Amino acid sequence: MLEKNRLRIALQKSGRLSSESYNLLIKCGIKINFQHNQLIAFAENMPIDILCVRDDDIPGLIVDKVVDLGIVGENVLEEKLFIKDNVKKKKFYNLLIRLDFGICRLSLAIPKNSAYYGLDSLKNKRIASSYPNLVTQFFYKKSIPFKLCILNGSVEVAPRAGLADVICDLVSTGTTLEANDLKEVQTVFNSQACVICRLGHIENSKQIIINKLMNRINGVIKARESKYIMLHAPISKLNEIISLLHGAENPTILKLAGEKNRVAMHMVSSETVFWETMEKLKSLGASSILVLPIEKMLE
Ligand SMILES: Nc1ncnc2c1ncn2[C@@H]1O[C@H](COP(=O)(O)OP(=O)(O)OP(=O)(O)O)[C@@H](O)[C@H]1O
Ligand SMILES: O=P(O)(O)OC[C@H]1O[C@H](OP(=O)(O)OP(=O)(O)O)[C@H](O)[C@@H]1O
Ligand SMILES: [Mg+2]
Repeated sequence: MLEKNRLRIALQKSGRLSSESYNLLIKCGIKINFQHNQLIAFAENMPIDILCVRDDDIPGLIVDKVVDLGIVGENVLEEKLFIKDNVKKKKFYNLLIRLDFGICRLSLAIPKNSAYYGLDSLKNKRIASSYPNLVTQFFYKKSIPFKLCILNGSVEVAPRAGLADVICDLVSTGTTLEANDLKEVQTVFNSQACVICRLGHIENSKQIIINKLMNRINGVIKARESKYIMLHAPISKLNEIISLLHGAENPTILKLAGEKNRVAMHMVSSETVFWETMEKLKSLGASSILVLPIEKMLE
């Protein structure tokens, strides 16, 4: 039974966002024992209940205040809570943080062998999509007429099946488009997973938990983006070495026992350290170069 005073969070039950959403909560220190096919899970060490639902239902659960927080793609949020531009914008939720996963774009694509000379070539074409609102808004703004064909899945097969001339669907690596002989011609909307919060009064005890969770999520994201770098370097090359490591701030310089001309450097870098950078560091005389992942980070 769900208790009113426990924070309720909606996650996608099974799909593209599920494992990263669950893992994020677990990395935030929430102890939850997820069972396969379980629709509700209770945290053991914090007053938090998790509702596992279809992602399409998350915006509605937030608007209806059934849950306090939700993790969902911005594409689904925009589509489900779409308001026409000429209607006064109404706020339905607060976006608390973008999560840097579920990164994709809603794009227009056409068969590879079709000619494309800009959006005008899509005039009056049949467009298959699961995102009727986003597609309609995009073409309305460009004053380009089109015919909509709504499909809830397998949109990429629509041109081959003779259902549509164009598709508007999510793209990430482009593999699905490639496999279906389609080419991407225009991005309509960029998206990633985010945490949203319901509007309205939130009890103090819940707000404290939300704040704690947001701080931890921030820490997890920062840690994911950062690396801990350790190396030994000749003192004469310190400046050149530091300038190679963009995003590394205030390195700690430590003496090396028995070494006069070399020191140890420790630093946190907010950027990926590529093999090429490591090779350049080595050519500057650096040695024992270690790049380590960071698990948690509080600044
Ligand atoms: N290829 C992709 N790469 C990265 N993120 C993606 C990709 N495809 C979809 N997403 C993101 O993940 C979300 C969920 O995608 P998924 O395919 O699991 O949805 P679904 O089939 O509608 O799931 P559900 O059964 O929950 O309704 C999308 O709304 C989008 O934000
Ligand atoms: O550009 P790509 O990396 O190939 O990704 C794009 C595909 O990913 C999503 O589908 P998903 O695989 O989640 O399956 P679904 O359509 O059944 O939800 C999306 O609907 C595309 O079909
Ligand atoms: Mg869905």
